[in-house]
Amino acid sequence: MRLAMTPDIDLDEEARPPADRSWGRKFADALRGVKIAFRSEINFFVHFFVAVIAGVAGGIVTMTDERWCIYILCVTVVLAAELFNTAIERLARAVTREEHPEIRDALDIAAGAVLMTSIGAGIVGVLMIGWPFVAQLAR
Ligand SMILES: Nc1ncnc2c1ncn2[C@@H]1O[C@H](COP(=O)(O)OP(=O)(O)OP(=O)(O)O)[C@@H](O)[C@H]1O
Repeated sequence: MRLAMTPDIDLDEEARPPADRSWGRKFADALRGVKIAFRSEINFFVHFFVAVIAGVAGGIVTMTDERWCIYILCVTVVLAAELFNTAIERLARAVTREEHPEIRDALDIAAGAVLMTSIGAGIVGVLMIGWPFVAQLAR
C-alpha cells in the first residue's frame, strides 16, 4: 500500500527501537503508551474517574464475582477504545496537520468507537450498579 501523502516524520535510525526487543522492553513501551494517554488525554482521565466512581458504588452494593468481571470488562473495553483513539489522533497529526477529508473520517470513526463503547458501558453500569445503588439508598 502506498501513502497518498508524504508523512512529515524524521526517520532517524537511532530513534527506532531495536528489532529484537526483550519482553521487558515491550512491556515498558506499552506502559509508556498508557502513561502518555493518561497524562495528555483528559477524556482518558474522565473515563478512568467515572470507572472509579462506578467501582466504589459497586463495592457499596456488594456485587457478585460475575458482576465484577462484567464491570472490569466494560472498563477495559472503554479505556482500550480511548487508547486506540489517542493512537489514531497522534498518527493523524504525524502524517499531516492540514485538513484532509479521510483523516477527518478516520478521527471521527475512532471517536465513534469510543462513543459506542462508552454508551454500552454506561447502560451496563446503570443496570448493574446504578439501579441497585439507588434501590439500596431508598431502603
Ligand atoms: N487533519 C484533519 N483534517 C480534517 N479534519 C480533522 C483533522 N484533524 C482533526 N479533524 C477533525 O477535528 C476533530 C477533532 O480532532 P482531534 O480528534 O485531533 O481533536 P481532539 O480535541 O484531540 O479530540 P478528542 O476530544 O476526541 O481527543 C476530528 O474528529 C475531525 O473531525
